Amino acid sequence: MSLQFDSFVLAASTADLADAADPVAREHADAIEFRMDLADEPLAALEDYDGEVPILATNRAEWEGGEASDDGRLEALAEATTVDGVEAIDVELESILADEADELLETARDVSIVASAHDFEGTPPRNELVRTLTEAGKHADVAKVAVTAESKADTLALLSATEQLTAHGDAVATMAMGDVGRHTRAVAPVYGSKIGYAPVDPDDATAPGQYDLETLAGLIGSLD
Ligand SMILES: O=C1C[C@@](O)(C(=O)O)C[C@@H](O)[C@@H]1O
Repeated sequence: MSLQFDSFVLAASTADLADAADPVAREHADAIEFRMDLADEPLAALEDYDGEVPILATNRAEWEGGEASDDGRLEALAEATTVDGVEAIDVELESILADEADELLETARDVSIVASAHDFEGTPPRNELVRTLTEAGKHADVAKVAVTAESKADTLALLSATEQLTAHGDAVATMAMGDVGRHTRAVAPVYGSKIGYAPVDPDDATAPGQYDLETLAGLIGSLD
């Protein structure tokens, strides 16, 4: 089965699949983003998973803000796609463009693909955001960029790019990390962003500036 992104998907981000059974996740999460790179025995945890909420598996590389070394990283992700509950995977656009993910993408034909690019330093100009999202969309079901907004203008560039791609019919997911762009997590879905990420417990954030799941669900719900 593959996770569909034709409407907004709120993902509970976690290194611990036990979070899927948490009442807040049960109420609000459409998916669990399992951060394999932050987990101790990710493949064993996936094998044991018997929850009903579909999993979006991420094995974030060290060079993209995660904790997975490149040794066996994409192979572990490929293995994750053979587990029943895994319905989508996140693959770094850079790995795809370097032709390192060809085998993974071949193995992962039955699950949805999110191609992602992160900027922990700042926000590229609007035209570059559009270019990156367009490129990512050629290789995936959802094109994702997470940037670090340093100004309100940065957040507007991100939202504007989100709107443009969405109006064009592309599925994109966008968010600004950090404090300045925090509100984009609530607002980007209004402009078409298809995925939101939030930890069940605010202390377990997987990126700077995340709201906890209950708060983000409430904010997004109130803007519906
Ligand atoms: O890429 C993303 C988005 C994210 O970085 C965020 O800003 O919410 C959180 C990560 O867990 C996820 O893989």
